Amino acid sequence: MTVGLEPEPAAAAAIAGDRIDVLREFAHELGARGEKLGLIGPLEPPRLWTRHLLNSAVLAPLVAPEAQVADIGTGGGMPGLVLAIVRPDARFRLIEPMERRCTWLNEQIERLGLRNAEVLRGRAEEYHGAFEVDQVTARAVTALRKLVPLTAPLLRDGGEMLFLKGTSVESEIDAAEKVLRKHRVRESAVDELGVGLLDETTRVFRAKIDRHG
Ligand SMILES: C[S@@+](CC[C@H](N)C(=O)[O-])C[C@H]1O[C@@H](n2cnc3c(N)ncnc32)[C@H](O)[C@@H]1O
Repeated sequence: MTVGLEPEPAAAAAIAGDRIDVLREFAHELGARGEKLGLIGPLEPPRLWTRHLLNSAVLAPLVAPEAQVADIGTGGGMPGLVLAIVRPDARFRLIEPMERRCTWLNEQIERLGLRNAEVLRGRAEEYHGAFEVDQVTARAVTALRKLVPLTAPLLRDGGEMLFLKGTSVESEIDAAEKVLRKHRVRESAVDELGVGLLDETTRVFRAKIDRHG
């Protein structure tokens, strides 16, 4: 076991199902190399499972069957790479501008044998008009009022935003009121994920695009 890495919580196997071995392998790599590569801070290895891996993996049930997903600002792999591990039926485009992070993500895709993930180097806005996906995900990239204009053009009509957010989500929604209207974001809701499974639950902003509504 990597020194200083959080022991695997009991809920990990329940959340990752039959993909737990692959998630463990990724946990080991990120725990061993993530800090040195600047992917996670020095305080993160002792809380890698709860704060990062499971915090991302609990989003998996909200990914639609065989969905095309774009994860914005994947960084070290959260949540897009973790979701690609636990949801092999869905296809993930991991959009990340920083070259070193893209190299890391490509290495992990290769090592873990993931055939459902590809890295697109660049900023989300560079891909506007290039394709449309069913769902977009993001964690810790920017506030909702900036995230919506970055991601809405990547979604098909009826497509869904799934953003992991902290306790500030309600005030972010208030501050984003205008852009939510402008980008025809409908049915927005905040769900709490991991209840009964994780000590630290996580919040997700969910909403759909309705261009003709
Ligand atoms: C704080 S890190 C979060 C990384 C990861 N999502 C996580 O939760 O650990 C923010 C990431 O977003 C990326 N980023 C910033 N602006 C972006 C944009 N316009 N499009 C795509 N990625 C962006 C950065 O390069 C960085 O890797």
